[in-house]
Amino acid sequence: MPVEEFVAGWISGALGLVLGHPFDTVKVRLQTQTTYQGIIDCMVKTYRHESLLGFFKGMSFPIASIAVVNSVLFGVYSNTLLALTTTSHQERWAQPPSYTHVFIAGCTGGFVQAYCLAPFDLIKVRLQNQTEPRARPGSPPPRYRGPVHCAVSICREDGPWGLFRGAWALTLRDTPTLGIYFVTYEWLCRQSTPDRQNPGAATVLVAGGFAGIASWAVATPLDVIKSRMQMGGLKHRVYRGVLDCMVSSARQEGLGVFFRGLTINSARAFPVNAVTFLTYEYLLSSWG
Ligand SMILES: C[N+](C)(C)CCCC[C@H](N)C(=O)O
Repeated sequence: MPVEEFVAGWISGALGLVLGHPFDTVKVRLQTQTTYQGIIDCMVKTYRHESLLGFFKGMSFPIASIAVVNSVLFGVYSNTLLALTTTSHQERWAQPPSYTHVFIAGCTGGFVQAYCLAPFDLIKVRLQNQTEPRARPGSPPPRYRGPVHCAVSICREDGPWGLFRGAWALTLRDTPTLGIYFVTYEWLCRQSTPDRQNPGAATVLVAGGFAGIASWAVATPLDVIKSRMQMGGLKHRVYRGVLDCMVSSARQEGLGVFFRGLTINSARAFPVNAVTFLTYEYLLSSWG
């Protein structure tokens, strides 16, 4: 099993993540809180209340963890493709796999990574939703002091399975949309590159960016549901399941609720995924 693909996935994920985290915080807040009028309002309030640091809440943890998850995604994707087509990464542009194979490998990668991502994503969302300013004397302390404290508190309150709250919604979100992610990337690269040649850096950046936007556009409705289920039991009610969360959110807030965070998700997705794919392709080709 080629290990470089996992390592390249890890490094490229970490770089993409730092770039995208401020967008991600605004997104999570817009999706789960009703105090903001829009992206700008949320940014201004976060800045005024919590300074620039507010945008980077909960980032140290994803850096270590979500980067590992990206490594699982790219590693499983690439190895599934290898099993389906028997062409290694080096030969993949010369002997392109079919889009069906790319889609199946992407869905497999998405499915496996969703379970690795679930506990980390839950902790990230809970920390991002703590809007209290940094410790000020006299103000009540936030519920969670940091990622480890958050994980321990969740285990204590809900048992270890509590860490997988929202995992099913996450799997539903990620399995098909990561298939779409890799198909879009492959398709755009092949469209703008002469037959059987490796795509150039600019092509990889643009194709990666649009692959991110396309997959997030489809993923956003389930992303909203996922975030809400993860917040269940805190400021939010506990939902009985994905369907219950969908129906009651739509009933209370209208169908528009499923598109909350779409603009910001797309704005974040372009740079994050452009950098992720460029780093990934670059590392793999420089390792031969
Ligand atoms: C499939 N879905 C769109 C949900 C996620 C795609 C993940 C890609 C990248 N790690 C990122 O954070 O943008």
